[in-house]
Amino acid sequence: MVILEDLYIATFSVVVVVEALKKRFPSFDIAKMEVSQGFHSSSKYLAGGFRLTKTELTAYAIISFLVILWCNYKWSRRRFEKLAARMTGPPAYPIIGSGLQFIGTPQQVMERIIKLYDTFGPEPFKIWLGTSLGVTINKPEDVQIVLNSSKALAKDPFYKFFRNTVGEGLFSAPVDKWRRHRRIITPVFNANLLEQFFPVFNEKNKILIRNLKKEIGKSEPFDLWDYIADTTLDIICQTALGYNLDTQSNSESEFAEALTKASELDSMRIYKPWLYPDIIFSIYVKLTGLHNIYKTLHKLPIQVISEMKKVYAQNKKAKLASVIDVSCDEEKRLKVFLDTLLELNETGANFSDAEIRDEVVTMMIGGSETSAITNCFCLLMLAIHPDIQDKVYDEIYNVLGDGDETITIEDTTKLVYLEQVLRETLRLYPVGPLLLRQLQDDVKIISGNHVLPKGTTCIISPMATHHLPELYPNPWSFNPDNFDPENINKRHKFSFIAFSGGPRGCIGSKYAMLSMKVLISTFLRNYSVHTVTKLNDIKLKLDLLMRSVHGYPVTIQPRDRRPTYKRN
Ligand code: HEM
Repeated sequence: MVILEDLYIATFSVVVVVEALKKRFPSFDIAKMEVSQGFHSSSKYLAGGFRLTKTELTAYAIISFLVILWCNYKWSRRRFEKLAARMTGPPAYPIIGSGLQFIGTPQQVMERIIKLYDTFGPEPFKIWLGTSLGVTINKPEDVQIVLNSSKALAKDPFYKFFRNTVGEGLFSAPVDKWRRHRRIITPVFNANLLEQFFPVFNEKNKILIRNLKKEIGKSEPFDLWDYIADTTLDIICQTALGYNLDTQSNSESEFAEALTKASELDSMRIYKPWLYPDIIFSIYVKLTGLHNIYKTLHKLPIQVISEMKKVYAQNKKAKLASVIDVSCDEEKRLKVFLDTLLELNETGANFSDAEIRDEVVTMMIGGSETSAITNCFCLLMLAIHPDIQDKVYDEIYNVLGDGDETITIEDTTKLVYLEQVLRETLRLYPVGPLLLRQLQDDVKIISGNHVLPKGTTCIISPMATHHLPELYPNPWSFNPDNFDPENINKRHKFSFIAFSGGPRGCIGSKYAMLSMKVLISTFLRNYSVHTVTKLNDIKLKLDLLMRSVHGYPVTIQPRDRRPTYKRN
């Protein structure tokens, strides 16, 4: 049908050109058109017994050329348009597509996205992203097909906006590079490495508890973000780079400031389509001096990598053990993510300095704010639901007792209810509410038996899937029982996709769950958390990640280290 329409439009356009010629030259007959012998010498050309000026001939040639281009363009897009004709979706306009839906404040954008899914979901629907076809993939069966497909590993071109910040690290790397790096890096995130990070988790959480003391007993709420964002950043900086950033003690860190500004700059670009072309964006950041943000952001990792490389070279010479010592005071140092990359290089991984920098910065950015937001939402949920907080606290008490011993990796496996609470938090508030994959070949999904043509952008929305009432009854309420073993078994595996899924899912999901369990359990062992905020008061916004518009306002009280059931 769509192809017929295109043919009709193309024929119609040619007829219009011919009719225009006829009108201009009543004696015009296309069959009798002849090329003048004096083409180069005269300004008038003979065609079928009438004369054309040079300008007219050029104009008609341009029009015909444009018509051909347009026909060719429509022909190359016929499969997208055919599929789009079978789907509902928001209104779309030439060039900008449905772009108007995504212009507004971060809060308005989030509200519109939720409304779009309410109106058109859960069946796949179309969203024209400029001139590219986006199709939403909402049901777990379809999500599984797309996320597991080897033809859906490429990120949408839109991810190139992050390259100024994270370069071509795993998150934004083109498929070939991603494949090579992911194969090498995946085994690094094993239990051994994660266990080594526990002293860091515990040390940074101890500082968090100390810093929070000044909020004890205050009736005025404070924003959890102000404490937790620094903690997760320090943790990731120490475990990825081996560098003690210490923003928890000193908030004036050049790196932390550059990180915040780079995220703001990247998200600002998303909402300003005129900054989409790389060349315009680089001129814009040069003229405004903002390019220095990226330079500052990369300064620290580049410096640490170069120092570590020197140490590696020295140690290689001296044939020292693989766990190396770089500190001045001869203290033994933890093996961190960067050590592992450098070790891999020794055994043939062949990462360039820029590649190492990109991977380290990707981990730092991918791991800090994501965990901070989830920790904040989780504590806010526990403050809103004191009965659930009591249950979590009692579990922590039963596992850790009333002493001061720090938590171990074995302890975390016993905190099963806390795990349910964290998953429910990520279900309700997935920090990455939209994931975009561009198909490298056709993929068939179950819904509507649609074949999604090569080049389609699959819009996977953890936010939408996590709020399907057929998967999660009362999807906007907070109910950790959604993740008890019985309910998990009843649902499709891809009903929970906060960490995405398939071969290109989050590489740090285990790290994230462990570090969040340590933070929440340490927090709750020391403080109870309270709020006057109601679940319905929470408004969401979307910049690069999804956050709460009004922050995470709570008050805290010290714990008496007794289980709640023994209190009365
Ligand atoms: C609550 C915490 C976290 C959440 C919810 C989360 C979520 C996600 C999601 C949804 C993706 C896929 C993004 C996309 O396809 O657009 C992703 C990818 C990624 N995440 Fe996480 N993440 C978390 C923590 C972490 C941590 C702690 C690290 C590192 C230590 C990390 C490193 C990465 C990397 C490197 C990728 C890219 C993977 C690839 O393309 O191969 N994330 N994450």
